[in-house]
Amino acid sequence: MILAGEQRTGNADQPWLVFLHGFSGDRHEWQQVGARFDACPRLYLDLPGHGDSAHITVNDFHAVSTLLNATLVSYNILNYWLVGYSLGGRIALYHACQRPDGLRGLIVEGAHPGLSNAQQRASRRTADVRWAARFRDEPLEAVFADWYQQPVFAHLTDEQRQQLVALRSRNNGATLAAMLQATSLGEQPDLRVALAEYPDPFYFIYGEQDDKFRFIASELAAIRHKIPHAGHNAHRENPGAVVERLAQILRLPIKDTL
Ligand SMILES: C=C(O[C@H]1C=C[C@H](C(=O)CCC(=O)O)[C@@H](C(=O)O)[C@@H]1O)C(=O)O
Repeated sequence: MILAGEQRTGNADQPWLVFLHGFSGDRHEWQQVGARFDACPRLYLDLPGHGDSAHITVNDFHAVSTLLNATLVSYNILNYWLVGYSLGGRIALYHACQRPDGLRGLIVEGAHPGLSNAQQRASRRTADVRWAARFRDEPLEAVFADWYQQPVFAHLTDEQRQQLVALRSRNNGATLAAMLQATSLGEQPDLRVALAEYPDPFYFIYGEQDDKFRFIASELAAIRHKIPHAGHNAHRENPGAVVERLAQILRLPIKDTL
C-alpha cells in the first residue's frame, strides 16, 4: 500500500521535493508554493486519513514513516528533500530521524519536535482524544470553528477562519479522528536528541506571528527562517515569502507565476 499523491515533472538532475500537508489538509496545500520550483520533480502526498488516502489508517509514527518509504520507492524517488507543515512537519522530523536512504535535507514549518516529559504527553493525549471524539461525532463545521480558536491560530482574522472552516470541513471526520489520535503529539517521541545529531541540512520555517513555534524553533539545531506577515500556516498566509525562503535554502530559481 502507498499514499495517494500527485507528481510533477522536473529536471532529472534535480532532487525531488516531497511535500507533506498538515492536519486536515491535503495534497493541494503546498501546490501554489511548489509550482514555483518547476526545475525539480515534485510529489504532493495525502497523509493517512486525508484526501485520497482517507481510507488508509495507521497506528503510529513508525507506520506512517514505513508508508512514506513505500510510497517513495514506488515513485523511484532516491534523492529528495522533505517539506512538511505542522503535522506533516512532525512526520518529516520523525522520518528524517530514521535516517532513510536518499533524504538530502529537511524543511519543516511550524513542526513540534515532541514533548519532553510524560505528564505533558499524557495531557496532550487526553486533549487529542477529546478532539478526535468531536471529529467523529459532531458536524465538522462546528468542530473546526472551535479548532481555529486555539491559541496557535490566535492571529487569524474571522474571514481567514471562515475560509479554513469551509475548506477543512470537506474531510471525513472519522478518518481525521483516527489520524489525530495515531499521530497525536502525545504519542510522538521527543525527537530533540535525534535531531541534534541529524547530519544533513535541517531548516525550520515559522511565521513571525507564531510565538509558540518561534520559541520551539529556537530550541533546535535547525537553521531558522522567519516568515513576515504570517502565523502558524505561513505558506498559506504569505506564500511568496515562503517561496523566496525555499529558493534560498534549495538554491533554486523561482518560476515566474505567469
Ligand atoms: C493546537 C496545536 O496543535 C495542532 C494544530 C496544528 C497542527 C497542524 O497540523 C495544523 C493544522 C491546521 O493548519 O489546521 C496539529 C498537528 O501538528 O497535528 C496540532 O494537532 C498546538 O497548539 O500545538
